[in-house]
Amino acid sequence: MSGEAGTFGVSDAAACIRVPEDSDDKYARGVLGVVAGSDRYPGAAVLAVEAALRTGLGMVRYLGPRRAADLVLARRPETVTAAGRAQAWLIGSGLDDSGETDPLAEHRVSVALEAGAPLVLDAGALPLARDPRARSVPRVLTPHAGELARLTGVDRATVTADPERAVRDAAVTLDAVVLLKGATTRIATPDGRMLVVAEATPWLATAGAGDALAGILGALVATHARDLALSEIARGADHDRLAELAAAAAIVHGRAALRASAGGPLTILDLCAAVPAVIRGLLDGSER
Ligand SMILES: NC(=O)C1=CN([C@@H]2O[C@H](COP(=O)(O)OP(=O)(O)OC[C@H]3O[C@@H](n4cnc5c(N)ncnc54)[C@H](OP(=O)(O)O)[C@@H]3O)[C@@H](O)[C@H]2O)[C@@H](O)CC1
Ligand SMILES: Nc1ncnc2c1ncn2[C@@H]1O[C@H](COP(=O)(O)OP(=O)(O)O)[C@@H](O)[C@H]1O
Repeated sequence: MSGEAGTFGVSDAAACIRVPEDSDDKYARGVLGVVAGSDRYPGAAVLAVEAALRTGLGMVRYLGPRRAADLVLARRPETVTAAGRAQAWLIGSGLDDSGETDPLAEHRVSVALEAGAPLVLDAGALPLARDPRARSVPRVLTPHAGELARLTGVDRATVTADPERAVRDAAVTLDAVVLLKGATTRIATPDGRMLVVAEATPWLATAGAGDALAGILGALVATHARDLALSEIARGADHDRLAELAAAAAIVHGRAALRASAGGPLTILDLCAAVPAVIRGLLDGSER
């Protein structure tokens, strides 16, 4: 891991893990609301929720269509599918991108957008970065190169030719923290800070890897939501903190992939299963 000044490493990632205290209950630890999955992509909901729970947080509140919710519950019965409050919301992984309108899906997105909590916007929710309801809260976007190109109106080749510039420009234009996925993950803030994570494995280039990253990041944001000031004055500090959480998520994700791969193929549920050991390793110093 190297940032612009080479200052963000595994010990910084460890500092992004909030260890529960005796005084905590599940709400104090942080609830992540997840609006993800659709009849078209139900598996993305399962992967995002699984990754969030493996990262450690008080609760996941999942809002989605019946089939996706049933699959999430079958995999993770600890998920709560009733409406209610959350300390952060992840929106977008596996939302239907067919262009058909679904009033129920739109309602679920509105609930999350209007909650006034920090947002992780992924996949189908990336265009919501321009929605006035999202502009008033700290938010982090997690596009891959194709998504960043669509979002900013440039072609994909332009993004891949100079990804650092593309992600920097997007962060400024969208006034959001932007994490650009790829073999190297780059995170930019609107104030020009750049963090770079390059320690995953090409075995990670497999469907659902991004959904897991979104879940890991969502959990880190939810467990740190109370550190975010959510005010105009503290905007720069919130962006810095979100960028650090995003870099930590990329480290946890990449290292979990390396463990799951061990030099061979991996599935995303294997990656998720490796996340707790990575986090334990960050906390006890054995993950270097
Ligand atoms: N388990 C789940 O539920 C999963 C759900 N997922 C969810 O799916 C959603 C969409 O995410 P995404 O990244 O795939 O979408 P996107 O950027 O629009 O890319 C489409 C581009 O790919 C191209 N393309 C397609 N096939 C190709 C081929 N064989 N060979 C080469 N190119 C090919 C295609 O090109 P075209 O066919 O149009 O020429 C187009 O340009 C998102 O919500 C995500 O969360 C995923 O995370 C996976 C696991
Ligand atoms: N060649 C690679 N080497 C390392 N990591 C990769 C590579 N290709 C993709 N990744 C990582 O895998 C994930 C892919 O995310 P994404 O493209 O959104 O996949 P999906 O939409 O299938 O979930 C990202 O975290 C990205 O950084």
